[in-house]
Amino acid sequence: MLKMTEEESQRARPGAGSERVRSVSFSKLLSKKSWTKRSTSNSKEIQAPVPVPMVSGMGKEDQQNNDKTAGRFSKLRSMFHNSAGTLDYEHPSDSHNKSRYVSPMTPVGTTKPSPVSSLNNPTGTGKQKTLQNPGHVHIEKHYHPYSTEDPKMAMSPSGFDVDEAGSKRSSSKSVIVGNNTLQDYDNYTGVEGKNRTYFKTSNSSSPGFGRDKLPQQTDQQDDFNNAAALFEHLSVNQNNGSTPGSFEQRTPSNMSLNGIKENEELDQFYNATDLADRPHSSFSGRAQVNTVSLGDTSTSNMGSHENLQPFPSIIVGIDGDDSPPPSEPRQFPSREIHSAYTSNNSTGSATPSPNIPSSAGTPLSLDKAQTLGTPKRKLVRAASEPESATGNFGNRSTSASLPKSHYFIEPKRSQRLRNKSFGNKFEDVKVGPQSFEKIRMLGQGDVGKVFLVREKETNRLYALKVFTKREMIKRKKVQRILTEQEILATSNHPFVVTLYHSFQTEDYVYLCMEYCMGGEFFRALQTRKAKSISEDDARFYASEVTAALEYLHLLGFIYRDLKPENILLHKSGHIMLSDFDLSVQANDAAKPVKRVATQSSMVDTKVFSEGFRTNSFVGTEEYIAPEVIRGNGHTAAVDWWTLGILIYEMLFGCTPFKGENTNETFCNILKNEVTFPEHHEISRHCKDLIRKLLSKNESKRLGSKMGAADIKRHPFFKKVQWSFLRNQDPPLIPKLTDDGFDFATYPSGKDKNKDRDTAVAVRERDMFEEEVENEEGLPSDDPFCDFSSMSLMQTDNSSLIYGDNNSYGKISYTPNANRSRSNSHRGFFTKRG
Ligand SMILES: Nc1ncnc2c1ncn2[C@@H]1O[C@H](COP(=O)(O)OP(=O)(O)OP(=O)(O)O)[C@@H](O)[C@H]1O
Repeated sequence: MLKMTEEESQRARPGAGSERVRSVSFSKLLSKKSWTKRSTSNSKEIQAPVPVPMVSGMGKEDQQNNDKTAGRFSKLRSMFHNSAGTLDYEHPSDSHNKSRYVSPMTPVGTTKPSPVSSLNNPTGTGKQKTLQNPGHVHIEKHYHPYSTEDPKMAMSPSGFDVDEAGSKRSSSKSVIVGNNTLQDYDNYTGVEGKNRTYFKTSNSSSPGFGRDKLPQQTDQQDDFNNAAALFEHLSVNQNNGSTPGSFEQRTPSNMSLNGIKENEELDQFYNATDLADRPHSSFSGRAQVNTVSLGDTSTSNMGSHENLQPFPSIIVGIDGDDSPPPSEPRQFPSREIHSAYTSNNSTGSATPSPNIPSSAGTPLSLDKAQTLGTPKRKLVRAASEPESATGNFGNRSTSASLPKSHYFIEPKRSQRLRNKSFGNKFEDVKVGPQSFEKIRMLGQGDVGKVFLVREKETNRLYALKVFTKREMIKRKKVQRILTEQEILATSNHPFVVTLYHSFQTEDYVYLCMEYCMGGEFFRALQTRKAKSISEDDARFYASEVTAALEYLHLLGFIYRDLKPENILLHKSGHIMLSDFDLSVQANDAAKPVKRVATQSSMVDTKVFSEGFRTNSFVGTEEYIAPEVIRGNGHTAAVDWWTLGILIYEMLFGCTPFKGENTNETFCNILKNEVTFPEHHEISRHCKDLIRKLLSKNESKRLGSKMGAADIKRHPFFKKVQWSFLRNQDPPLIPKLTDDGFDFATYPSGKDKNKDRDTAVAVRERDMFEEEVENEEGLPSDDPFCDFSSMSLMQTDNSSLIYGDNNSYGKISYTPNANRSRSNSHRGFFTKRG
């Protein structure tokens, strides 16, 4: 298992060093194993419906929306507060910047944890701190039994999904998934959760936030207990008249056409928990969920919230990640391979064990990927298979050393992707894991580890994102990877990270992308005074982001997770959007209505997702749009909302609606109008833009008429030369710091006789050499059969070269002295004249 020390974690990212707590994207939390083991359930009481008070200043519509929201929250809470184990939380690092981000709560201790005790006993001492309810706005005030008046809500899986565990951002709430139980009760029911991590934050980048601190689950029964206990505490209205069948119903908006059945996990949970056998057997899908005890009878007075935390530490998202189990098992790429597997399966069973380790540990040493472990399943190349099936990736010399007995999945380009518009941009894959040498870890997100690698043959640097298949299957993230691959492969834009190769082995899936040596824009912001930048600089980044979103919308993609953490900085200082696993393709949008923008250069991007609504709960707490919280479905307009938040954060160093906890943040998002700090004056146009982007009514929001064209026409961007964005000088230029690592100069091997930094560097490299125990096979129906192994036909590869002295290591951001006089249309021509 790859573990990083705090120091190493710090160093794992360019620019590391500034304290940061990353924010977590909500749906990514879904699949996290965060449910704590339920010991005994003592919180069975079902509370009477709580009246929903009107909040002053609310109109009827607001109240209705709040009611819906409350219903969602209530369900979440009821799903969460259902056990009475013990759980303490430890702030991962007291050194985190708490003024901006509340440190995530991480459970500590080895006992079967439950958030409940800490919720009810919020006065932890010493290191073990319990969740504090700051006593601000409580969404519980608006809780009410699920209303059947709103059939959409009654059906909407969104009604179940919110909570928090401290996200990366804001409480940096490493918002943890509450519904991993859901995943455990899907077609992999019975999965043994070996070394399962609860409250596994996806925040490797937060020092002291390490996964190794988290309690581990080793009891296979826990999954069942979790779900059972969870279910027992779901208070359901037995008289709501709906039927279990209604739970199956799904509005078309629930299902994105890129195959992500947004709310699958939830359904699977209820299916899997065997509703009929449960105490509340009349539970009917999105049935009414009354308020539920938080595990302590003393909390039964729902009007008293002093000790309650409505979203204690779990986000129960709605954003199912995967398709349902295929009705017919899908075959491996080659039937011959598949049959070879089944006949060679050392278990002697044609059906592999459903046991899937919660984590397969460290991604393979790239050099050893083809030889590690002793897999129970070997893909034996059938005589008819082309040579490529044995891992001979073209005529690259690196592939020549591949042993015949390897475990590569047949490198193939899936027909699905071949038929796409970008199909002829790619060719059969030319590389494999053995083609690369790891240099260091760049970051670890929720679903993948990203490594800086050097391609041995070309000496070029890439960012290689590695996913563990078993983990992805277990957490139902397969479709997310396919989506990410598809979006990356489809895109060809200067502000969207380039995908060069994608390939897979038996155990891992790899996306080889352009390396953005500037790291996350978030880091760059953190290094600025007051963590903010000038209005002019903000305009620069906002315009590049707008251009990138415009492009994505044109392709029919809704990005859905804009935040500084997902904006990477190219070596040049220009932005690159990355991390598309929350994106969705609106390809079931209504037929575009032709509209002509008033300016010829303005394209109506809204038409490409016209009529498309999706209902998942995705995003990052402080960036989530009101309509997402309300659960009424959302459109591409969510991206314009997030742009508004981003601009605000760039200018003021904080987001506009951040509360003390998720609950309060969501209340603020729904209720508060954006306000601007007085001490920091910004222009009238800038305020106007932010206000219009942060319109709570999505149909009135800037961008809702013609998409990006609306934004580009706003006076704030008046001077922006949209066609020349790439030629403008960026405000900040990433530079390797003097004390940054230059791996090229470090000796290879296990030379420990080095100074401290060198030792860290060598250790980092060494630990990638660890072998992964290959305990289990994968299911015989290959969920990754749609993953396309392919390489970009490179005509112009602008990837950085290894050894290029400033291409990797510890980064600082230097203000660009040329910028003030360079970013005008005239300046562009003068400069190059
Ligand atoms: N192309 C790249 N160049 C440089 N660094 C990168 C690149 N891609 C990813 N990273 C780093 O790796 C981190 C994790 O990557 P990414 O966000 O894509 O993974 P994820 O599992 O989807 O994470 P998240 O939970 O943030 O969505 C990023 O935050 C960034 O710091």
